[in-house]
Amino acid sequence: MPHLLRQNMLLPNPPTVVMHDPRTHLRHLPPAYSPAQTPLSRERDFAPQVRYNLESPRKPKFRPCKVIFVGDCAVGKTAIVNRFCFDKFQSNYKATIGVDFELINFSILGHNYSLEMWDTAGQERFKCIAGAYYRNASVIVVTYDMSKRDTLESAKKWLHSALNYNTSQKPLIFLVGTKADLLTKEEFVRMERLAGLVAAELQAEYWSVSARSGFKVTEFFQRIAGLAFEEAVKQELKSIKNNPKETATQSSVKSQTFDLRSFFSSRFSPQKNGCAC
Ligand SMILES: Nc1nc2c(ncn2[C@@H]2O[C@H](COP(=O)(O)OP(=O)(O)OP(=O)(O)O)[C@@H](O)[C@H]2O)c(=O)[nH]1
Repeated sequence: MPHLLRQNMLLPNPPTVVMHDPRTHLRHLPPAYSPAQTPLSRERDFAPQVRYNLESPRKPKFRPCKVIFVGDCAVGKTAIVNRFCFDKFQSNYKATIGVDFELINFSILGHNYSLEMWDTAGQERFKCIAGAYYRNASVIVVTYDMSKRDTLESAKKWLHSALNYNTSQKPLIFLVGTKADLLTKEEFVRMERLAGLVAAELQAEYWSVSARSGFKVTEFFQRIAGLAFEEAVKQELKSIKNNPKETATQSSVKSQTFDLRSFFSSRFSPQKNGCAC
């Protein structure tokens, strides 16, 4: 997959880099799903001070942005990550054991920027270890299944648990409805209306997507990357203002390299088929 790097902790693949992939090469802030409704940014493009800062000769290095996907089991968290990262869709349900992890490299306004995607398990039996991978999230994606209304009702609970581990910073929050392909037009409109109310309550930006058809998946990930990048630049500007001697290089952090797969496999026996939550 061009310009995308799969971060498999046991068997890392060598990165393949192709410049100017339109999916990961961003020059403008991608628009919100519903620009009239988003609480995250009313700007139509990157803020002028962000562009100005990036034009300076100093090349800031940004730490990878941690994005966590939470939501009931089998709502389609893994499916949307796989659709974007590998352009593939699997109709067989295979429960996530603990957590899966992918790293995606973007080029935004000429700067490298990565999203760490933490696709967490929705099954009840993994909840006790949630804190291990919810912490320090810059973006929380609360996912629900548009064809199952009860999964929308759980959204508040999932966000609450994720925020409990992220009290020191204010993450960007998205509410995402999946499996849009399973609904009739009328059902789709009805569900979006309901979900819009929940999103407003959660202070989240709302998106409807389908991993099966690919509907709005690319636009959604581009939006996450664009907004998170802008936030990272603003944070950097703030820290330079507060602490002029500190350089961007000092504040950059290398991506995490601990072996999550063996951590989980040593604690949980894999349960492959069927949703046990
Ligand atoms: N029709 C349709 N099915 C989907 C879509 N996305 C996911 N599915 C199916 O829904 C099931 C669950 O998808 P997953 O992505 O594994 O769900 P998950 O939220 O990661 O589940 P956990 O790992 O248990 O938390 C699978 O059978 C997928 O094929 C979609 O957009 N459309």
